[in-house]
Amino acid sequence: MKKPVVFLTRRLPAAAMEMLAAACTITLWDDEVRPCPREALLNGVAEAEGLLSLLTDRVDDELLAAGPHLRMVANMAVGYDNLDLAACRRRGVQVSNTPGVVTETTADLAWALMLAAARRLVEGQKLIEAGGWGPWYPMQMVGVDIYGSRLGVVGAGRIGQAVLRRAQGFGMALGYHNRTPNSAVEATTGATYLALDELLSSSDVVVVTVPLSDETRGMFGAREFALMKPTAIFVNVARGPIVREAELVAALQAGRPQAAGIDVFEREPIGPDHPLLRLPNCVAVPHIGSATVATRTRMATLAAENLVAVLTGKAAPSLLNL
Ligand SMILES: NC(=O)c1ccc[n+]([C@@H]2O[C@H](COP(=O)([O-])OP(=O)(O)OC[C@H]3O[C@@H](n4cnc5c(N)ncnc54)[C@H](O)[C@@H]3O)[C@@H](O)[C@H]2O)c1
Ligand SMILES: O=C(O)[C@H](O)CO
Repeated sequence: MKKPVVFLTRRLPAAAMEMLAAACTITLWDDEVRPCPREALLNGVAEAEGLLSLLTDRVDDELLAAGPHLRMVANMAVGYDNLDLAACRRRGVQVSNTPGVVTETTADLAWALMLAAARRLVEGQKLIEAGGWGPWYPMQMVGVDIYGSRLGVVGAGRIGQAVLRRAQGFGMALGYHNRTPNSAVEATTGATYLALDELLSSSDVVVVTVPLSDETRGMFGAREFALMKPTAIFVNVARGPIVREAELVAALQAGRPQAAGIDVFEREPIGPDHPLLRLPNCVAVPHIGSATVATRTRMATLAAENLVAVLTGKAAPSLLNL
């Protein structure tokens, strides 16, 4: 039987490539680092029945029109704001993401950013590198305590709950905000539901883990930062456009919140001149929430599994639509 043609916008870890090669004819943008240019993507899907996309690939009407044989788009990310689900539905194209496999790794990064921002880790290293470390004095490089403080998670889904679970060892009081209260979250984490403004004004640490949608775009701006405690730590591991970045810069310059840990940006990648990088109270990393060998490999194999399943008429593990 003829194998279905699939287009991959990047070479994937070997386990995923092997799984795909066994069931499909692979065509790909074979560059490990540079994203697949739009033109190459539109050409790439011309004969393809399946597409394996990354979060840097926009899947919209134009792309679907360029791929008239497409039956399945497997996104290698849990977030799927790069996909126009309605357009896929209209054209009968199935879509999947990679939920669950990124959860613990991304929650680890939220904690790494929280601790790094609260205890000024990057600033401290830069101080030493610049030869600025003088003799010990009482208020040298003082930060804020995480142990015993109050954590507020906005978006208590898979990652948000994993962030809350980690707080048990830190003796924290826990709050969460979701569209609606969730008794299961409360039972497993001990967190209390709070309206957004209440969470912002009462938390010592605010961690954002909502998906990017029409509802959450620009959810955090000057008003929300002004509600936070002056000593608050703000962490975003969700998506950049959830935060009005210029307003975050102004808020950090004014010292409220006191510090931030940021993994995701309005427009990625950012360059060395980005204003957040000029602020000593911002720890910024390049969208590495899920970046461990094990997790990126699991994401790739789950995406491959979804793609192969739909193209061979089997049940896919994590379909999003239809
Ligand atoms: N930085 C990274 O590398 C990285 C890694 C993985 C995921 N992410 C991002 O994290 C997001 C969350 O992933 P997840 O697996 O936890 O998803 P999830 O669907 O399990 O959880 C999202 C939660 O947000 C809530 N929510 C949605 N809209 C809301 C709103 N307007 N107000 C309040 N709550 C709202 C949902 O009810 C849900 O509980 C992804 O969509 C992705 O964008 C980033
Ligand atoms: O949505 C996701 O999965 C991340 O942004 C990349 O892991």
